[in-house]
Amino acid sequence: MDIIFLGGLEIETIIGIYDWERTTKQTVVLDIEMAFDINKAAETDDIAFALDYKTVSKRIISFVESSQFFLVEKLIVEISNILLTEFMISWVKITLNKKGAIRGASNVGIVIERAILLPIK
Ligand SMILES: Nc1nc2c(c(=O)[nH]1)N=C([C@H](O)[C@@H](O)CO)CN2
Repeated sequence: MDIIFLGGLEIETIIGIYDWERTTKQTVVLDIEMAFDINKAAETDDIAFALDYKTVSKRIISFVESSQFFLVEKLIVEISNILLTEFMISWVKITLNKKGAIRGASNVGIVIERAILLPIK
């Protein structure tokens, strides 16, 4: 399995359950790993057959910047749904770091893995 990754993607968004978090944007940092067969892109040297990580990053930045969720659980699952349904990705691993959410902790967040389930024939 080939993996295309996008690491340390910092995005400002409204996220959180407390009153001040509903009006003050905070930074979330995403690390994303996406399973994608790179062979056709390698054979052809043509971006048309590649998973264009620029396109992926623009879609995710746009979505997260305009979102206003309460929980990081909701945000990370919505991101995984976009990746699995809009791009030819069969598996994704996402780490969402809500830096600074906990005093004394440098990192806090969630890691999920999601896959497209194929029917057994
Ligand atoms: N499991 C979660 N716990 C907490 C969340 C969350 O999104 N998922 N959020 C908060 C607050 O918004 C926090 O980030 C502020 O410090 C608390 N716990």
